[in-house]
Amino acid sequence: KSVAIVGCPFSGGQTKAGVDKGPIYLVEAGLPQQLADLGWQVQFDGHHQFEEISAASDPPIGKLKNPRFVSKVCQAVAQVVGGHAKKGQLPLTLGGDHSLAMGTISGTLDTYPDACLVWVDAHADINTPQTTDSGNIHGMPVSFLLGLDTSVPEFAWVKPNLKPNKLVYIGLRDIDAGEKKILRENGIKAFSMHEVDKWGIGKVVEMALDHVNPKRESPIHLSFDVDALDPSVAPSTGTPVRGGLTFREGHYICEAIYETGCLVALDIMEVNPSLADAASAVQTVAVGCSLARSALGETLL
Ligand SMILES: N[C@@H](CC/C=C/[B-](O)(O)O)C(=O)O
Ligand SMILES: [Mn+2]
Ligand SMILES: [Mn+2]
Ligand SMILES: [Mn+2]
Repeated sequence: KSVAIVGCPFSGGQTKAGVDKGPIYLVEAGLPQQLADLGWQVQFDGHHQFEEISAASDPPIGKLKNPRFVSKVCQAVAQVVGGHAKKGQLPLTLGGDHSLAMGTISGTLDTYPDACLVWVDAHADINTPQTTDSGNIHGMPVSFLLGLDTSVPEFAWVKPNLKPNKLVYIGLRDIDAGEKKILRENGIKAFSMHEVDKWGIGKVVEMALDHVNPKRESPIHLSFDVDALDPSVAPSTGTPVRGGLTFREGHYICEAIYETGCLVALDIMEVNPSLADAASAVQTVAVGCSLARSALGETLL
């Protein structure tokens, strides 16, 4: 079994500096060796160098910030992730902000058309160019993947291969009004922190997988935004929201998905080591590495 680490030092989907350092810190913390110690054949051919598009030549389109840069980078990431997946490797994308998921999931769906998507996040990241308030594209990848809005030509390359019934959220607790409407209108299944409290993480993961992968036969793409975790667990991230998943709840999701044997792609996103004090950065990076290990087979016993 082979994992390809796709280091994506990219921050164009949001406005806080430092999230592009996430992959560098995760690799520096020893993640490749940690995965090799789990028995994985590890391919890491260095972090991807994305050719910059200057702000001067990338003015906003409507509210969207850095639209051409985000689009170009995500298109490249889709090729890279799809390439690894087609070679039978498990692409492990290290962000970088969550707009990258437009690329990673495009790559996965191109390779595994019947894949389902488990999106672990405090946020739904499903704003359209019309509903976004911030214009930060890290709050929009899911809307593009669903094909909800095709009004921006720069994103015409994103194929609407994600179906609403193949998507499930865990950890939601900070959803914009426009996103709530989209979730309702599209009948998208979401387990917010309320459901996690009500049922417990074990039941939530079981219900989430029953929804998108009832026979546990579809490939799974797990896109994990570390801000799904409580800020006390993962403080160094761009959009922290209180009342999040505990360290164990986050790891249980990863462990349970690994146990299905269906995982084909993983994203660990939004680690921003420059946002807080050094100790918080180290803690958040360590949690990112630990989540990846759990999703790739590390067990407690
Ligand atoms: N909904 C907000 C927050 C987006 C959060 C993105 B994240 O989940 O990738 O951190 C927005 O649209 O700006
Ligand atoms: Mn590569
Ligand atoms: Mn996100
Ligand atoms: Mn988030």
